[in-house]
Amino acid sequence: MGRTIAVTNQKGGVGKTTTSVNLSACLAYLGKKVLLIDIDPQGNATSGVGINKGETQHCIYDVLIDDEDIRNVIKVTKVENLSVVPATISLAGAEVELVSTISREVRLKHALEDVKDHYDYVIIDCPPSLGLLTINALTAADAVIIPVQCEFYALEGLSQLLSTIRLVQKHLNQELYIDGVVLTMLDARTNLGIQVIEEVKKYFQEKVYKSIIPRNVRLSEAPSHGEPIIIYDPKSRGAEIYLELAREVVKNG
Ligand SMILES: Nc1ncnc2c1ncn2[C@@H]1O[C@H](COP(=O)(O)OP(=O)(O)OP(=O)(O)O)[C@@H](O)[C@H]1O
Repeated sequence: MGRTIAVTNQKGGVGKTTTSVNLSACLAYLGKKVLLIDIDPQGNATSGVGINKGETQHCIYDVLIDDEDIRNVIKVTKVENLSVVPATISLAGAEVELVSTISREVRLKHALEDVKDHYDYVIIDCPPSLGLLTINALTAADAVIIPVQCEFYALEGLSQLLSTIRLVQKHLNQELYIDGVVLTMLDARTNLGIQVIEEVKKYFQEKVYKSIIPRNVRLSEAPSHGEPIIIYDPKSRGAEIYLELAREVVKNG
């Protein structure tokens, strides 16, 4: 049975999209069948796997708001084993429209019911908020991955995220595991990153993945070429570390 994992943290710019895209591509590289769902109106995961947002007729908005069958929205990417449900700017209005929609918190979960088992992994790239789009991702997921940037305010807002996760569990009487916390953008030139790693490990203990993502220029270049790092520069440190992370995720079940 496929595992659905939401990559979430309401803090902006912590590496959610970079992790969603590259973890998905590395899982696909390991031979897993992967569906990446872009539920962030910025649509960066969509372009990050080479899909032109301007030429996309249907997107996740149509699934969430207009009951479009998700199978009609899925696009095959240039990465073998990796497909994507794209997001376009039309998703920006969805938070407001969802409020007056029936089953507004579980629309993604219902949409995925028929396709989920065709994949080994469904990875959802969440927006930087705790609104209805993120709630839809959390209710559809079996587990979450929380990217935490190695910077001074790393833990800020995480208690809010954890209480939202607990709320979803309680409200829907559903298990939602933290698969792990991934530390991102570690800058090896300063000691600050090491202090943050210690602090995050104290808080999340064994939930912190061993694979710590360094700041890597190739990782920041890859999206502008519409390629995950494993395609753009497979020999880079960025590719190696996301492959290690994918192996950890596979080990977790
Ligand atoms: N390990 C890394 N090395 C270098 N640059 C990185 C790395 N991870 C992310 N970045 C860059 O940092 C910026 C923010 O990353 P990303 O878009 O993945 O964060 P996000 O949490 O998805 O952002 P948002 O909250 O806006 O959705 C991007 O420009 C990305 O290319």
